[in-house]
Amino acid sequence: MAATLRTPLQALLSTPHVVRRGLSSTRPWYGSYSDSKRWLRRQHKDVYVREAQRQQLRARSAFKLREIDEKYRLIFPGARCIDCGAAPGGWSQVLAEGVYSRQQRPLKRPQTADSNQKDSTSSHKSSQSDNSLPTSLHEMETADSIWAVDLLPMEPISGVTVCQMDFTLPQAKARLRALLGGELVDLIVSDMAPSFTGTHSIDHIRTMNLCEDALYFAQDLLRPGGAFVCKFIMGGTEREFKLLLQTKYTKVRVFKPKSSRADSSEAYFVCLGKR
Ligand SMILES: C[S@@+](CC[C@H](N)C(=O)[O-])C[C@H]1O[C@@H](n2cnc3c(N)ncnc32)[C@H](O)[C@@H]1O
Repeated sequence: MAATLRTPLQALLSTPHVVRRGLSSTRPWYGSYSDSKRWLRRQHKDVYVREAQRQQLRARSAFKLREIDEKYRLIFPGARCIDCGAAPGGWSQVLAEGVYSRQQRPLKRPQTADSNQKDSTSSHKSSQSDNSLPTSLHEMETADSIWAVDLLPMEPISGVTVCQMDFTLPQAKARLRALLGGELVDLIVSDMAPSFTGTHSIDHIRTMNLCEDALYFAQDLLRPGGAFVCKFIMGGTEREFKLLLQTKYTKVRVFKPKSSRADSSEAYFVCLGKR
C-alpha cells in the first residue's frame, strides 16, 4: 500500500498545469520532473532547446529576450542592466552579448599600486576572451554593467555580477543600490516566475505580484527614459496592471515571442521611456 502513496511534490508534478508550463531547457525546476518521459520527449523535439545547446546558451528562454530585443532594441553597448530571476543565466548571456559585444569590457578598478599591476596584465582582454572570474568582491562590484538576481545559485558569466537573494525582500533593493554605487540603470528585465502550484488562478496572481515588485523596483533603480520588461501569465488582472504601467512609461506593449511555447499563457510587458 505504501508504494502507492505520493509525496506532495509527486502530486504537484502530476497535475496538468505543471506539465503544461514552459520550463527552462537546461534546468528543470522541480527535482524529479526531469525524469518525466513527457518532459524529455518535448525537450528532444523542441528546436529552441537544440539551438540553445548548439549556441551554448543556458536556457531556451534566451531566444525570448533575443526576440524582444530584435523588435524593441533595448540592449546597447555599455548599457547598465539588471536581470531579475536570472538563473540559470540565458537572459544574462543575451544581455552580455549586447552590452559587451562592440566594446571592451569596462574595467573600472581602483587605481592602487596593486590594481595597476593587475590591470597591465588583464584590462585589454575582450569580454569574449575573458572568462576569468573576478578576483575580489570589489572587482565584481565595479567591473560589470549587468547585475543578475535570483533565489537560486547561478554559474558565473563574465561581466555579470550574480546576486543570490530573494528579490522581494526590502534588503534586496538596498543591496543592489549599494552594488550600483548610487547610479541608475538603463534596462531592467524580469523573467521571474514563482514556484507553480498547478492552479492557474493562483499562479497568475503570484506572477503578477512579482511583476508589481519588479515595477516598483524599477521605479527606484531605472533612469528616466529607461526600459523595463517583465514576464506575466495571462489570467485577467494583467489588464489592470497594464494601466498602471502606462502611468509610469510612455509606451507599453504586450509581446509574445515565437520562442515562447504556444501552450504557455506567458507573455511579456515591454515598457519604454520611463517617465
Ligand atoms: C523562468 S526562470 C528564469 C530563466 C532565465 N531568464 C534564463 O534565461 O535563464 C525564473 C526564475 O525566477 C526566479 N525567481 C522566482 N522568484 C524569485 C524571487 N522572489 N527572487 C529572485 N528570483 C526569483 C526563479 O528562481 C527562477 O530561476
